[in-house]
Amino acid sequence: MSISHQETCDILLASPRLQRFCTLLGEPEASDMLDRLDDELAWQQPRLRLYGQERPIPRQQVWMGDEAARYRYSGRTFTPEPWHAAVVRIRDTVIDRLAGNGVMASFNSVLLNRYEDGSDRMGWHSDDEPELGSDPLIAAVSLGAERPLRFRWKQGLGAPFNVWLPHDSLLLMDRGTQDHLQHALLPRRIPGKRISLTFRHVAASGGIAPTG
Ligand SMILES: O=C(O)CCC(=O)C(=O)O
Ligand SMILES: [Fe+2]
Repeated sequence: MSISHQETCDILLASPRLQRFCTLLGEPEASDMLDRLDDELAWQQPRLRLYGQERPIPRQQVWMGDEAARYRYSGRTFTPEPWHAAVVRIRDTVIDRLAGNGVMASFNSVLLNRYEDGSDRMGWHSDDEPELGSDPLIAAVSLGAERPLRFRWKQGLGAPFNVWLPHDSLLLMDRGTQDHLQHALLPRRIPGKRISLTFRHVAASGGIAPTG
């Protein structure tokens, strides 16, 4: 039996809707994309002031998107990197897959995160900056090492839980998710690099708060 490319991996939460799709691009494209993004993007590791200390963030990142999707940080306005062809291809595949599942989405920017191994990480946050609109929809693509994204309820509505994100998976964090939940990529003893792409829609002259 062949596995349908439209396969839905699972609906993890009905409200707010959190849904994982287990095969986005298929092979060999997914592995090629991992290598291309790793090789061809201008990965950066900005320093952040956190708890009074300036440190490099524990991962690498690239902001990419439409020129209008600018963001402010530390009193400066940054223009995202122009769209890379490989990222456009992934973005459009995400939009198609979501549309095929009844979810209409458009994205004008993406944060790409590169985790060298399990010690690279991202701290607890919600992607709820005002510039992302009142109720953002965020689509996260994972390539490379499988790691869990950990979720916790803001108002203690339930127990924290892990969402394992395999290579070539897509996680839909639908509207409402950022209101009710925080997420983090915690350090784990998991070898291998991972690249994630979190697609968003930033309002013109918007901003993104950095996360430690
Ligand atoms: O790497 C991940 O899967 C999570 C990234 C994330 O939360 C973000 O980019 O806001
Ligand atoms: Fe996030």
